[in-house]
Amino acid sequence: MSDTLKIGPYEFQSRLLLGTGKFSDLKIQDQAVQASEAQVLTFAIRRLPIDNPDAPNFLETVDLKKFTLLPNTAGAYTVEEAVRIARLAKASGLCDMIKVEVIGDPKTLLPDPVGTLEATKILVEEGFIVLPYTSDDPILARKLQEAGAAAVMPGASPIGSGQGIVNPNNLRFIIEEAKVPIIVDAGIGGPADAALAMELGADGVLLNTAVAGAQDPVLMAEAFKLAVIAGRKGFLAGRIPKKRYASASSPVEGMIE
Ligand SMILES: CC(=O)[C@@H](O)[C@H](O)COP(=O)(O)O
Repeated sequence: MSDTLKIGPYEFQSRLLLGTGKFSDLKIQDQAVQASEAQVLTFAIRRLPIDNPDAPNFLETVDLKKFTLLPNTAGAYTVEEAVRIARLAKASGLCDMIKVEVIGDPKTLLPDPVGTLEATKILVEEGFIVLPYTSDDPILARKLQEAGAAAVMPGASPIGSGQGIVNPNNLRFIIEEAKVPIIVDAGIGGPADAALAMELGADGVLLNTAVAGAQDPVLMAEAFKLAVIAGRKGFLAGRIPKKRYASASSPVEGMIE
């Protein structure tokens, strides 16, 4: 039975999405991407060296037939900036999906909830396939879906913090209500965090720092690939409920006295 991740018209075998912002060099990034078996790569439109065609450019190292690009509006602090960057991304013809990021605060890099919702509404109206990066607020996640988001991307914890999932309960509420894929994005520290997100029922995980900043990014990318697969299988298999007390592994009925 196929178990694919469907976002708008797109369908993916892999539920691990990889960010490309923080790799020390493009060769390591390329190897890590291969090891992760991710099919979706996100990148900041603002970081493309548009004004310097000779500068190293990650797009040149990516086999565009093999990967789906998910441009993002990283660096935007206002709705206007995010919308402008999204239009630029669409005009480049790279992809009609856009990861909307409207940051509300430079210290925590937490999203501006009002701006994120507004930018999502505008871009959906303009025909974009919108994936908003949002806080782990269940009400906001619902409103983003109502606004037409193709997937919702709640943060596990602040971007680059590696704190993992700080509020699993909120993620659970979001996932329970979701009618579009929920992709846990930002703050993932290690493979166990990704597995937990998937066990909670998330449809996917997006991360960057945990792989790019690892001592061995390529090995870590493979570890995340396996963690996401394990978490997904664990979710589908249905875990046992937690109990307060022990229950013996060997039933006592029928035992020889
Ligand atoms: C919202 C955002 O920018 C994230 O997608 C980021 O790229 C990944 O977060 P981590 O670096 O914490 O994995």
